[in-house]
Amino acid sequence: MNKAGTHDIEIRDLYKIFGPEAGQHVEAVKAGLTKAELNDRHNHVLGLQDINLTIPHGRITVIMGLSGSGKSTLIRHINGLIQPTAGQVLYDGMDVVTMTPTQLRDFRRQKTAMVFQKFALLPHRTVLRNVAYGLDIRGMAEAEERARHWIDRVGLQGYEDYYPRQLSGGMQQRVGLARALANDAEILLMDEAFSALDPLIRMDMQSILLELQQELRKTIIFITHDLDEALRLGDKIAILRDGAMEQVGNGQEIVLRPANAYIAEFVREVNRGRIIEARTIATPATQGRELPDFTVKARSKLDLVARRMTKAGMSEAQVRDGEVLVGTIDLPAILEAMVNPADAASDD
Ligand SMILES: Nc1ncnc2c1ncn2[C@@H]1O[C@H](COP(=O)(O)OP(=O)(O)OP(=O)(O)O)[C@@H](O)[C@H]1O
Repeated sequence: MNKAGTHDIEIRDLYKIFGPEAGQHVEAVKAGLTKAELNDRHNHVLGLQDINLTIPHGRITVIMGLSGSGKSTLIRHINGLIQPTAGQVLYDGMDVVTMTPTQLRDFRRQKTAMVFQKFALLPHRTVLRNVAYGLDIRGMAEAEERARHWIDRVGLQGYEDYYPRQLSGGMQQRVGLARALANDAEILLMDEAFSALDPLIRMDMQSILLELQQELRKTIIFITHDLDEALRLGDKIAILRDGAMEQVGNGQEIVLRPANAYIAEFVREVNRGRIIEARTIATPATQGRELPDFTVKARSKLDLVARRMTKAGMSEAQVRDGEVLVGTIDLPAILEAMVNPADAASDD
């Protein structure tokens, strides 16, 4: 049972096997039968295995992995579109897996909203009517007013009477986002929502989402196969491979302490200076030693810290979280942290 009132989503011991006799193979998978073996010997597909994940309320959790790793299968368990072969999906003391059809319908309608990669807009409805759609079917009196509010919030004011085909991909996805937000659902499921967009538009959408989230504090589950997107958006990142969870952590943990060679390879090309924060590499200030005459913020990223320090001609700085002294930092340590150890080793 998850803690009452927290509204975290807890995925427990989840297994999904595709095939007519799925249930008969769970024990063998638990005992170590691999995806390839299950396929070869029994012609069943192992979708997910041994998934345990807490999706915290009010945060962005990114589920990342390559094609076929099980991302879509996992997200569909959260709103009960797929039944697991074994396991639980707990929310507010209920298990989505064992909900009655009525409970499940209410849960989906009231608690969840989806944003799709292909936008899934209704072509014969205007932007306004697309955003108001979910509210219209619920017969909500202030549907239009609320839709206009969200159209404004995603920066589409003036486009209310346009049809989807008259909009660029990025604008269509803003409509998709506004529609999901208009539903006022606590849980937002975003399946490769920005993957079809050009890189710059994609970054724009990420910024819009982050900005809105500052205020909305939704429980967002965001699927992507793009590590940069995962690192930019995710408060928490869960990496899947062949249906198994390889590592769960925040961006810094994953970049600095990859759990295995697979993840290490994945994060190898990452721009570490944009991910690692000053507080992560600050060393405790030595008692009695004078503090440097320059201060940086604990949560500033190393590339910005390095730039500020260089500009100011300082090689050392205090790291402060508000008033609290976290420690000190110097330029050699920053440069050291910005270089991937694997690359450093190959150049020694
Ligand atoms: N209905 C199904 N029947 C059989 N196998 C399935 C079914 N749905 C998914 N799978 C298999 O489960 C595994 C995980 O698929 P899933 O679509 O969840 O991966 P994904 O990470 O979302 O991939 P993509 O990024 O390509 O969408 C794959 O091996 C896939 O072939």
